[in-house]
Amino acid sequence: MTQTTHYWAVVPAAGVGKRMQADRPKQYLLLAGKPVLEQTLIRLLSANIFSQIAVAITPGDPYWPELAIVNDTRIITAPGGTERADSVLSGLNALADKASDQDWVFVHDAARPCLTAMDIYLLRDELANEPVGGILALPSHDTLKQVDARSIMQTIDRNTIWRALTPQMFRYGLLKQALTETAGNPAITDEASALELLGYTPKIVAGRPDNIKITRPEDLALAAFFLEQQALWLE
Ligand SMILES: Nc1ccn([C@@H]2O[C@H](COP(=O)(O)OP(=O)(O)OP(=O)(O)O)[C@@H](O)[C@H]2O)c(=O)n1
Ligand SMILES: C[C@](O)(CO)[C@H](O)COP(=O)(O)O
Repeated sequence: MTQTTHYWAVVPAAGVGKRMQADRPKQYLLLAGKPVLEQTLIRLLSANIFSQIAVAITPGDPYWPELAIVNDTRIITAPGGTERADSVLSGLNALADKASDQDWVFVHDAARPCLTAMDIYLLRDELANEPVGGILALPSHDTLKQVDARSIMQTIDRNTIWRALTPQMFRYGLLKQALTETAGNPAITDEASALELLGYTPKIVAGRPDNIKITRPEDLALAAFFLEQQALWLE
């Protein structure tokens, strides 16, 4: 008898947004009339594949209870951690009583509100038969330079360099093991790097270039533009 595959999501949303230089964590800045985090959760829910979404928020976060979406029964919260990886592991632990090791978990940054359901389905379908999983990523269209103290050391073959995005989709048990074993390692800035450290080779799936991460002040206007553009073809 074939086992039903369940899909779960973890949304790390416990950052402070230092680089954004705003009066509140960037996931709570308004974007097209809603907080960034709410836009992101609306996108994830719109795919209609996740049994539950665990959002890692800072303990005592005063902004979270204000979101209109907090009462959606598909959403639970988990206490965020010191680093992004800690927050993700906390989200995984919050799903421990429901998720099976072979289930898929999508980890998606709260700060990436322009994700489309199409890219969620693309990642799901491209990796459906993979034993480990993989990530959405973007190829490099510019010439790439390796630099040391503002001096060019060499030009890197751009065909071997991709920029990691999220969601990153991995088997629940494997990801939980990898993040547990690599906890505290500052080199772990995404889920794939934890799997790589354990010797696995996650897959790359080319995603949409408008799936940007809101990091610096200028990114908010760009995200608003992308949401407007997406609304035109989603109509
Ligand atoms: N301890 C942390 C750090 C980050 N994040 C989340 O991880 C995502 C990507 O991290 P990043 O863009 O670096 O967000 P911040 O850490 O908030 O940004 P900064 O480095 O500028 O402070 C964000 O949705 C952020 O909320 C998290 O859940 N827990
Ligand atoms: C996970 C990620 O968005 C992939 O590009 C990125 O590593 C997050 O990095 P940050 O420094 O925590 O924003």
